[in-house]
Amino acid sequence: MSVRVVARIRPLLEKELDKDIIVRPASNDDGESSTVVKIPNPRNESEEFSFTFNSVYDQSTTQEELFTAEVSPHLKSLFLGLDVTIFAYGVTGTGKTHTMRGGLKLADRGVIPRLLSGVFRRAKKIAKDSNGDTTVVVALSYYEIYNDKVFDLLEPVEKRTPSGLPLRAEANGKTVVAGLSERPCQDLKDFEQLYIEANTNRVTAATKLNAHSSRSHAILRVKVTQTTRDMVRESTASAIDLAGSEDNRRTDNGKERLVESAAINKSLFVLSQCIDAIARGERRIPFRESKMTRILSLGQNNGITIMILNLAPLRSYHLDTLSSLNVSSRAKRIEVREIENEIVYKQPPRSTTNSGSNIARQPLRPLANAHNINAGAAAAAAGKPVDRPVKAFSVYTDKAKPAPTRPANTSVKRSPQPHKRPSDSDGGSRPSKITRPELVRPTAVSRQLKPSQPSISADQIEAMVEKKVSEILAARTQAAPPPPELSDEVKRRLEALERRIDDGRHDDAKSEGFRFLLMARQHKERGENTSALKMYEMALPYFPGQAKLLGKIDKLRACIATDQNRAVNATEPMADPVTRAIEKKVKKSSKLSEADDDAYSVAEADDDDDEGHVGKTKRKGKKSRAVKKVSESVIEEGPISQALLDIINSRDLSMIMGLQGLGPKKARDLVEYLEMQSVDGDCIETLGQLRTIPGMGGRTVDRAYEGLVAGGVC
Ligand SMILES: Nc1ncnc2c1ncn2[C@@H]1O[C@H](COP(=O)(O)OP(=O)(O)OP(=O)(O)O)[C@@H](O)[C@H]1O
Repeated sequence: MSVRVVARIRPLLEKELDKDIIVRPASNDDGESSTVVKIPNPRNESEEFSFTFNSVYDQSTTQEELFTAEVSPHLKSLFLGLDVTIFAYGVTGTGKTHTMRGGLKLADRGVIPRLLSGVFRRAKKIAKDSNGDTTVVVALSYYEIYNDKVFDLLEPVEKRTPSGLPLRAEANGKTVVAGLSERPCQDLKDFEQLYIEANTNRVTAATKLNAHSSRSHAILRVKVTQTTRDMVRESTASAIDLAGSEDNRRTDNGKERLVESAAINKSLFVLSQCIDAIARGERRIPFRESKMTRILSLGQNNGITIMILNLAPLRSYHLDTLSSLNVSSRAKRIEVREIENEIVYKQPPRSTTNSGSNIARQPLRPLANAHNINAGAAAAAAGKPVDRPVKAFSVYTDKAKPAPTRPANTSVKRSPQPHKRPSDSDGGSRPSKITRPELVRPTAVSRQLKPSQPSISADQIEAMVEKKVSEILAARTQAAPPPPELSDEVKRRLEALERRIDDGRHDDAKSEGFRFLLMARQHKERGENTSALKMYEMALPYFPGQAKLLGKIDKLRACIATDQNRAVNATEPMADPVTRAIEKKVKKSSKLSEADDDAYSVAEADDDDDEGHVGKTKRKGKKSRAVKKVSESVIEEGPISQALLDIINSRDLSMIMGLQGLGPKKARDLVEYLEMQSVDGDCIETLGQLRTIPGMGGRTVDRAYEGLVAGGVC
């Protein structure tokens, strides 16, 4: 199914005049419903442009009508296990916050409070209809992306670190915010209290175009967990209120607002580039160029996506409105896979008396590329040799536990007898996803447990431990220094590897191997050495005996072992079993990041091409980089650079298109970006600045420069 794109035209505000209205809804050919937005051509008023959407809502549309038509029908899907994403997009002052949040009066409530109301109502009904057999737990996280940094809105502003919270790519392909808090929410009253308070933490300010302008993108995630006996189904509704694009020739923004505005405009520009690239079927989508696009992952996430395009009907918004109509009409072409999240069958909780283990208990999680789960399982079932790791779920078992007589109820639906990868039992761990206390029910094992404090049940101990662990980990993530930013060089290499995977020139097996290498490299760059090790190990069967790869694996193993020893030695004696359990879990979960701080220098030094078989020596690599540095600094100044900058700053499309390496698309994107980013007269002053513009990059700038040299400019 494609992204559903609907347009909403806001009514006139005080002081706005009827005569200035230029945006009108129109009916489609059958004349039944409005699906078209009409707007005059700014160059020729007698001509009109028409943009078709899935639905168009005019100025008289109430909050209730919009919700009932566009959001309410998807509540059912949410409870069937599909993720639902609703986001509001549009120029500043067009009604995004009004649509998503709305006012306090009942009739004014926007999509978000109505969504929560629907979720709680449905949850109650499900519990009632199942006679309590199914329980539904709702939990919220709420955060904002301000100046491309992520801040938790459920935490007080004083707790923020300047660098914000880091993003992390999960093995299942989703991007998550590390260290984000999550609050259980019992009912609508609970939600309202949380939400109203959290909104006071969001950055808003008065601009000339909107008295309460959102200066950040706000993302509310509503996690719904349904548990029926040992089956757990989890799905998430995300409601996103994007900040609006701003034309700074109209805002009169001061310095601080301009910085915010540049960040907002840049992220929205990247979003439009992503939409363009997806709509054109390009392989490389520039998600990584902004946090907002990484999180939104348009077309990457499964489920249902609804884009609400907010429009102001006025002439003063003419060009901005045209631009957002253009972007959103292309978004309709984005396909989203309507796939439900997997049902996961609970594992019985481990006995806390099993203290010999130092291996983290891990949740079930589907792998990012789980497309060959069935193929591998089928091959194994047919007695064929399975020479590649079968990808089912990464279930990391506790080594010290007796060999598994897996209880009948502990399995994953799609893979009744999952094959273990060789690395499954090697004791490595991945960053732990915090298990949910309310999901852990008493089992035979936990009931046999003799608690040291007779008044506390094993369940309660488990719940306390989980709670404490999540608190400590969240605090650590916030206190920890931000993960090292990837250098441009590393990013380029990762992208090259990605392109290599994508270009389909390799046979399936090799591509699969490259994919593992890419993931390994990404984990390593983020400092997650244990996960990186696993990925390298999984790549090994595709590059058997490859010396460099074996070397990397050995090096990582040594780093991890050193750090584990250090962590064990540093352990303080603990007072009681609960505290001991907490300490053990925290240590397990945070082992990776701590280990990696120390190991990072090793990983950094390891700068060979990741493909193993490419025989570039380290010295050679260093030398070529050194040469590049010199050449960059040489071309940074001088008449040719100035000539290049003059052409760029002219914003003259035909001149820019004349530069080597800049086709019409790149040139148009560049001019559009310059127009959006700057107040009149602002210029790009150095080639360094030029290289940071999305879509330009070092290579493009170098080619444009070389073209001028070859053409004998100056
Ligand atoms: N459908 C509507 N009915 C009544 N008032 C509306 C409607 N849509 C928007 N408004 C009003 O228009 C003004 C601007 O709306 P809002 O703050 O929601 O814009 P926004 O797109 O979120 O802007 P920004 O991007 O700057 O945050 C507010 O006063 C809001 O109450």
